[in-house]
Amino acid sequence: MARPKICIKLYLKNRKRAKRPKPHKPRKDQSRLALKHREREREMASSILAFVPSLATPVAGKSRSRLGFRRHQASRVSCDYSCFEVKDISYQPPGTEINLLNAVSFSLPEKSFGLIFGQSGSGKTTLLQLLAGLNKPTSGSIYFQKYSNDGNPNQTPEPLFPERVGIVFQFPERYFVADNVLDEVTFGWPRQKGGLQMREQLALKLQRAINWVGLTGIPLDKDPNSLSGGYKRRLALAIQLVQTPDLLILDEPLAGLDWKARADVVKLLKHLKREVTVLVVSHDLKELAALVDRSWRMEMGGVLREESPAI
Ligand SMILES: Nc1ncnc2c1ncn2[C@@H]1O[C@H](COP(=O)(O)OP(=O)(O)OP(=O)(O)O)[C@@H](O)[C@H]1O
Repeated sequence: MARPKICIKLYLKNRKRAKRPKPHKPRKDQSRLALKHREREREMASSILAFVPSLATPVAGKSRSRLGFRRHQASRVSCDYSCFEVKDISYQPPGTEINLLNAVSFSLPEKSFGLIFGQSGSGKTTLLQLLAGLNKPTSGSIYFQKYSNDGNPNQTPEPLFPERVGIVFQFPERYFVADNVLDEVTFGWPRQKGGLQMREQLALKLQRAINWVGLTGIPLDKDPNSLSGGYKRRLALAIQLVQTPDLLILDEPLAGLDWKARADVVKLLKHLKREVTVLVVSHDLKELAALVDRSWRMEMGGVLREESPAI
């Protein structure tokens, strides 16, 4: 017998409380940060509440993506283009004298695909963690800068708020916490607050994210752990896309996948970069090369240099 599909709106309306996360096995440092990030998704409930009502009453001139996603605050509409910029970031873990990153600077135009590659242990993941706000740089700044078409900045830089960054860690499926797809995607959502209108808007965003990553054929009550490798990655991406991040960070998105799932994820990323600014750390240069707009090599000692991937 075919499994019944859940109506998202009804499900959200009737849902009582999120299920408690399953206990996690102890993992290494990145696992702790991944879980910290998922906890932060819960805290982001208030930011969802802040921006969702404005979707119901569109402001004249407010830009929307091809999928109908709201872009940014109204102030962003006037700019000609926007760049994500990192300037002179250095990082010493608290209580140490070790400099893991040394004056790292780079910029990535809005809705383009950046790739960072380099030797294991050079500091790539450390950089991503700073960009996602999971650790604070010792010095330097991270912001969005708007430019006129003549190449001159036309506004003061806006800081990159951690709640506007989506990050998918290596092997994101290891951090799934729910026993069905819908609970997994809506893990960070407000539970008690908000009226029907807000829930409808959230449901709409969920529907779009699910469509976008091609999860429409999957029943929402399916156990995430029973999905194939490629579908688990799609689910991990959908979780981040619901929040419409200004920057989407992916750490080794192809790691651990078979050739078919890898090709699948590459195709998905190709679509994704039309909608959001994507920054990827990967060793899989050959498969990602066709997507890359800008790329950098991280050298040992945490020094970043612009370089095309040799393939
Ligand atoms: N809190 C910390 N204190 C001291 N050293 C650290 C700390 N965090 C990371 N390191 C060290 O910093 C270096 C860079 O680590 P990082 O994980 O950023 O490298 P990476 O380039 O992402 O490597 P990989 O490709 O293997 O993931 C490593 O030598 C790591 O052991």
